[in-house]
Amino acid sequence: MATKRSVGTLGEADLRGKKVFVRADLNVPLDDAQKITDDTRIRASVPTVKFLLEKGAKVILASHLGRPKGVTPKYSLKPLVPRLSELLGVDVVMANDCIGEEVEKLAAALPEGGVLLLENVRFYKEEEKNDPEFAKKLAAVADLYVNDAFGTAHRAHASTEGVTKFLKPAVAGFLMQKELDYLVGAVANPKKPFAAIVGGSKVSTKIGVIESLLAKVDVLILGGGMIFTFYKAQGYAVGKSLVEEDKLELATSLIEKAKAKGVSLLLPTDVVVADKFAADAESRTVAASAIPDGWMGLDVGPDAIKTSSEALDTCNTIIWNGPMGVFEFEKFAAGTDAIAKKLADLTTTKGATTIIGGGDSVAAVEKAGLADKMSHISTGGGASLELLEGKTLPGVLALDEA
Ligand SMILES: Nc1ncnc2c1ncn2[C@@H]1O[C@H](COP(=O)(O)OP(=O)(O)OP(=O)(O)O)[C@@H](O)[C@H]1O
Ligand SMILES: O=C(O)[C@H](O)COP(=O)(O)O
Repeated sequence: MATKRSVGTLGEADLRGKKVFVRADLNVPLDDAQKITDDTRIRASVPTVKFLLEKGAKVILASHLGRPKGVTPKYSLKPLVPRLSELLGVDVVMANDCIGEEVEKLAAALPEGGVLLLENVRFYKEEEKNDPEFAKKLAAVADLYVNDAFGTAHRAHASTEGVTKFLKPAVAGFLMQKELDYLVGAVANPKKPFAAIVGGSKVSTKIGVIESLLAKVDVLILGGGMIFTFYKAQGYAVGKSLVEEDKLELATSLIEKAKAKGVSLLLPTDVVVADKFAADAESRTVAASAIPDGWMGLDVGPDAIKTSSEALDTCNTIIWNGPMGVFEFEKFAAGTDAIAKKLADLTTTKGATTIIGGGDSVAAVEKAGLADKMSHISTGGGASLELLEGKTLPGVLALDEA
């Protein structure tokens, strides 16, 4: 599991007066009133920018927001300025564009310790096309490049990949480095025993992760909607539960692979079933082998929670990706909540390394108010998944070698 060699980082270079192009992932959720509903990614980007400001650099900050098709006011980065200014302790200047004359003027006028936030790079289709001319224009205003946008590192876009061809040195920011340390470093050299918990809706989206982790872990706990494909493959009736009929053979082969590798694979022995997919559904707990006709499994049961908790108690490194059940419905959140509490407890009382791999599992940990108790919470959904699959991220590959 690797994303290549170690990348160059912000060292002791003389940064005073230098214009630094910082690509961050400020793709935060905004409500209808353009209010930020979760500022995690902004806060995560602060240490790198603050470090540069303290060194007397001039920071030109770039990001995408959403998936706009052309210039779309709804996807402007302007609503982020007050929060960024507050967190950085400087008045952030906002440009109306990300390239061009106005940007050049504002960049030239930046004082040491000043920050210029560029407008959404995805307002240009050239960004996602990784257009070299566009990348060159982005690069033109700065002296060096720092990529701290881990959440977008799986995209080979102009501001994450192309720009490095025109701006040297090109190094990783602190957030990028931390994500790689945990999602590559800790996973490649775990304190054993090492457990992975993989949930989420479908086997098909997690095959790569499961296969890759099978080569590393001692314990693999499965949960979420994917378990019903495994049950069906073993000949159980699964009622109306989520099943991927074309993945039955794959499920059997994953069970065999686990056996061959000596990995203890834990499939839940009981499940919480519902009469419909709804928050107010009628529910009951049944054995995994006794799902009634017409019912669907929406969470793991209490026996499964107990068994996985006991297995996790023995582990020193745990990585978690994907919820155990439909945690968005209170009634079916117990399995996911139990894992979140267990990992928080193991981190704080026993010093276990706990890594939450992005996406919905992070949302679940945050909902439970346990985010600050984990060793590492990834700011990347797709990017963390790709890393755990052992893929190389273009945004990382493009950076200078350490
Ligand atoms: N038993 C189940 N039946 C149906 N859906 C389920 C079940 N268990 C969990 N889910 C759903 O799976 C979804 C999360 O699946 P997904 O594969 O996207 O997970 P993730 O890896 O955390 O997310 P991401 O891919 O964004 O990182 C949740 O919305 C949850 O409600
Ligand atoms: O939210 C994310 O996962 C990143 O910001 C990447 O966004 P994208 O999936 O639109 O490229």
